[in-house]
Amino acid sequence: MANQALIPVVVNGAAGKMGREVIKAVSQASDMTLVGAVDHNPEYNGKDVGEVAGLSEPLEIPITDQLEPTLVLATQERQLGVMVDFTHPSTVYDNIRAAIAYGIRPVVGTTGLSVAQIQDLAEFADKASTGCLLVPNFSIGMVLLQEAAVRASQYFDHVEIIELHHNQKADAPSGTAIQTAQMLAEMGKTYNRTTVEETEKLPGARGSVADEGIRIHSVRLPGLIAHQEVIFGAPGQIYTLRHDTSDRACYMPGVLLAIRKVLQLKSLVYGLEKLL
Ligand SMILES: NC(=O)C1=CN([C@@H]2O[C@H](COP(=O)(O)OP(=O)(O)OC[C@H]3O[C@@H](n4cnc5c(N)ncnc54)[C@H](OP(=O)(O)O)[C@@H]3O)[C@@H](O)[C@H]2O)C=CC1
Ligand SMILES: O=C(O)C1=N[C@H](C(=O)O)C[C@H](O)C1
Repeated sequence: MANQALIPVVVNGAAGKMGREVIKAVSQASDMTLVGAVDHNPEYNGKDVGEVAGLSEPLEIPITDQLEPTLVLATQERQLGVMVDFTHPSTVYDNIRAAIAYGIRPVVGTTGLSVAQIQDLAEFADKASTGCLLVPNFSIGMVLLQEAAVRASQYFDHVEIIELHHNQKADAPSGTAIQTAQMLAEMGKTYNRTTVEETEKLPGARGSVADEGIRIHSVRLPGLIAHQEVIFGAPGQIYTLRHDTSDRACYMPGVLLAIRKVLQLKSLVYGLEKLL
């Protein structure tokens, strides 16, 4: 492939658990070129991102803590650029706005954005006619689980979601659990109508209540990566859908697909399922 056809990619959060996987995946993709790696962890500032990601060869790209100058680098390429963001809920909103302001397409895995923030970003992307992808979960297994859950919701009126993650996770509930509950809520029914008066002897014992009565429970433990159960109940039966990750490589086909697809968009799109 001729050099000018390569998609320039900036990875934000490059030294993190997901960022390192993205560095490996992008550097091995024949239609992409890594132009910058950003991370605010001072331990990695100036270090070669290939070495930090565990590649056998350096990529000759030092990690910087300066996002905007790195976005500018991506604007100097002949192809439209993409920023992949796996950082932190506290910074992702500003990162997305900065990328759009520079005409760089955001592909965002970072969770924890509020509904109001997503709405605001959608308007911003719309006005700039710039594609932006927000994907709470890049694994195909989760897309399939969510599809099955939506189908099951036609037949079950009771459902609870349990999400289980490593204990370094900043936000709860997970973005995936929130999205799953939204999908079930959009089916236009109210779930979990109670037949008895419940008392929580310890606040939170019954989890949090999302739209349409759907309950979400969050577990955080070392030893976990990312897992989700959607449990449907009806008299005499339980239907359980479960997804487990054992390696963050599971997200990479979805991330690469999103990088390719975001270039064709002119507005904000939420969810990997919209790309399949
Ligand atoms: N959509 C999906 O499929 C998935 C989404 N995620 C989400 O992605 C996000 C990142 O997850 P994960 O990789 O596990 O987290 P990590 O903490 O391992 O990595 C995040 C990295 O970003 C850095 N960082 C934090 N703030 C900034 C900033 N302002 N600018 C630049 N870098 C910053 C962190 O530095 P420091 O350590 O110093 O804070 C860290 O190196 C989370 O929101 C998580 O929920 C995770 C897996 C899959
Ligand atoms: O923090 C994580 O690890 C994950 N976060 C995303 C979420 O909040 O849904 C996706 C996946 O669950 C892994």
